[in-house]
Amino acid sequence: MKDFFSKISLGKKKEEQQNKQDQLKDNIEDKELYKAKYMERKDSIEYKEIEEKNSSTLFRKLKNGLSKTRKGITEKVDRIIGQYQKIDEDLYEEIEEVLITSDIGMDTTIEIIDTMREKAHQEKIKDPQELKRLLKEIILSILKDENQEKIIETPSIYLLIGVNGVGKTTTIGKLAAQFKSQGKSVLLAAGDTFRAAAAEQLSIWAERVGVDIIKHQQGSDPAAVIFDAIQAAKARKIDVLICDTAGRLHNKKNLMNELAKINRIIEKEYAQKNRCNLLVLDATTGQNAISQAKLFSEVADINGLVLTKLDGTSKGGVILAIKKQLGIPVSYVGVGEGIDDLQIFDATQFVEALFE
Ligand SMILES: Nc1nc2c(ncn2[C@@H]2O[C@H](COP(=O)(O)OP(=O)(O)OP(=O)(O)O)[C@@H](O)[C@H]2O)c(=O)[nH]1
Repeated sequence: MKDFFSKISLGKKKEEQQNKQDQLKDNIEDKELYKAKYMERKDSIEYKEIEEKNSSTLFRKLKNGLSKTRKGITEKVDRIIGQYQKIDEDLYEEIEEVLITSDIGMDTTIEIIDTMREKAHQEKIKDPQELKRLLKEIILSILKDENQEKIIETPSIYLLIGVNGVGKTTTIGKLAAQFKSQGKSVLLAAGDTFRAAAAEQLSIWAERVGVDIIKHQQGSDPAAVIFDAIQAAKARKIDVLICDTAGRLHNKKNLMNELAKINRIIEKEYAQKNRCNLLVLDATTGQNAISQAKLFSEVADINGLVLTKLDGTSKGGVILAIKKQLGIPVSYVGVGEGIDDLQIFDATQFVEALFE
């Protein structure tokens, strides 16, 4: 009898193992199939239709996410312009006030208004409604970044930097989901060993997205986590490794040392790989985000910014101040808490969504 039950349990185990192997095989086949389909169909009408549908969904999400900022900037400017029959200094002053109160910042606002005045003069514009078109053009020229268009390949290693609470963990989860949906293999590294719940939160995201995570105990050396994660990424031939870091700005020297050590390890262990340091900033913190960006760029090379929680603020104009004052390209914008609410920043789409 005992023999009979142990045979059944052995059979079950075998079946479970087989199922797991089949599942793994399916995943690999799915991924390969996806890649093949993606490459094959890139020029087909069907593929283009799917792409169009996706981009209109993305645009709608962006537009929804920017609705507070649109109310705070464009709709206010619209109302003001509607009250004027001709362009005069009072009109410029009123527009200036709107821009300043939406966190675009004094210097950037003055520059925008000066350019607007100059362009209106050059183009001999008389109709106040035309100023809206000029504002749109000027904002686009500030946000457009030639460097950004040159980024064609996905970096193999991302280091996410930023203070606690700005949305780093969520951004890592969203990024992982995006890369995974493109058929890339992803690994996460819990480099924030300082805060107790950081690795736990990241593990929840890893599970949600269905990717692996490398983590150590709280208080351990973050550089050691990154080292182990790189070794695992090499062994498993991972396409994208995304690393979290602790954002202790109050201790600038420690932060600088920690990031420098992590950088040394990446340079040594992952030298041939394409890398990207992303600074995550919370748009709802307005001018505070700018001071954070200034401080972080003193301690690390920042390749791009992620501006989160744009959906939660009417002061999304801070994106202009950041771009103008820091010159660092905005790589991604967060327009919601959902897994697919992180978008690659596209200046033209952003401005269209703001002015539509
Ligand atoms: N509305 C909105 N909420 C966001 C966005 N990005 C992140 N959040 C929320 O912001 C909060 C903080 O996000 P986390 O990812 O935990 O922030 P963190 O920087 O990792 O912070 P710590 O984990 O405390 O270090 C969470 O409630 C997120 O859901 C966004 O784009 N829009």
